[in-house]
Amino acid sequence: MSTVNLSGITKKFGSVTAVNKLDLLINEGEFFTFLGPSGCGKTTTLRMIAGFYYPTIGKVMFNDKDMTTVSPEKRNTGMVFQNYALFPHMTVFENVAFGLKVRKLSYSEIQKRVHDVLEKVRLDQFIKRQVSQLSGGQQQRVALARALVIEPDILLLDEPLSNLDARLRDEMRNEILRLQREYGITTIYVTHDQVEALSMSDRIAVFNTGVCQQIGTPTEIYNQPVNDFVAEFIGETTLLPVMFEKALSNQKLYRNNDLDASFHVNDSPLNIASYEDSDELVMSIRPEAVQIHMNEIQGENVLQGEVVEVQFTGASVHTYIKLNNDVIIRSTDLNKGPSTYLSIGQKVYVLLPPDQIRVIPKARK
Ligand SMILES: Nc1ncnc2c1ncn2[C@@H]1O[C@H](COP(=O)(O)OP(=O)(O)OP(=O)(O)O)[C@@H](O)[C@H]1O
Repeated sequence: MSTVNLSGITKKFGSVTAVNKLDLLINEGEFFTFLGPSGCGKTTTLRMIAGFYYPTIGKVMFNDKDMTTVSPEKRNTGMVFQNYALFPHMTVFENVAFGLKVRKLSYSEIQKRVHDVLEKVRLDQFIKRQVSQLSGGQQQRVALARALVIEPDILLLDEPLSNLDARLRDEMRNEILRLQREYGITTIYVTHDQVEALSMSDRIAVFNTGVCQQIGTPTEIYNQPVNDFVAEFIGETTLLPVMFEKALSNQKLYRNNDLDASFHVNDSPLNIASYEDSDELVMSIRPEAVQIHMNEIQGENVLQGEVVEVQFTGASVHTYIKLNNDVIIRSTDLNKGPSTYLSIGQKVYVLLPPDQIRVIPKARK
């Protein structure tokens, strides 16, 4: 087990800056995820940790050892690639044993370790099978076994589930978590899938165009996004540009011109900063916080609208409501709530609870 400390990491490919001034400390035994859209620098960062790339500027440390320019085979990391990178015509045993043979372990030690790890990933009955004759999920397990068998200090997983169908992804998600907990191994996981990131990670780093936007636990990232990019990338949200209007006793008032309305926003620990002078502000409201009422209600933050779309998804119902000036807001309700009975064209009242609105700055470009 090991900590991973990246300090001041920049990686350039010619004129492209793939990763820009990244500082990151990953704790021992932590499940840490790099999340972001395609091309944002996740894989490049992972590869610098594995040693396949060296940073242009900055330092990579494992515990207190400087690994910045140490070659990959001397880092004791286990890596699982998106396409698994297995040897298709070799057996499961030969694939998993490969790294141990390179390390020149005795045959009896290799046999023991391969059997043990295949039992852990529940593939022991396939030990003699050629990899090309396995299903996608089984191949994924071989790739995991091959990474774990060398007893790495750090496990690196690059979009390991992206080639699997939805049901198998769920199953393998649980499988990876179970193994990670059993081995207690520091794990770095790359994905562009927010559900995977939220459900698996101890902490997440959200990347955009080579810059780390926010580091936090899944609940911190979801409930306290630092800017509009993070709010929109993690989960669903409606974003409305606002301007600070005035401070009240425990609230602030923000104005949105499209809706020709002012919104009361609670001063709460979740509204982590107070923005008064910036004109680059947005308010973010999650669909599960948007309340729909069929009859007029009194109070703050109530808007009139018309239902334009109702989508039933089983456990929940998504309703899209058109407000002033064609602004659309989304509401998500459990399949028992009021939106279950709404139909397109219906006039409704929408309430945005003041304690559920986050006011955040726009991400710097
Ligand atoms: N070997 C390379 N040579 C030149 N440019 C590269 C190289 N590798 C990555 N890049 C560029 O660096 C940027 C970051 O790429 P990277 O692969 O790290 O992104 P990513 O977030 O992992 O994306 P994806 O999810 O699509 O794999 C991209 O603009 C990419 O085109």
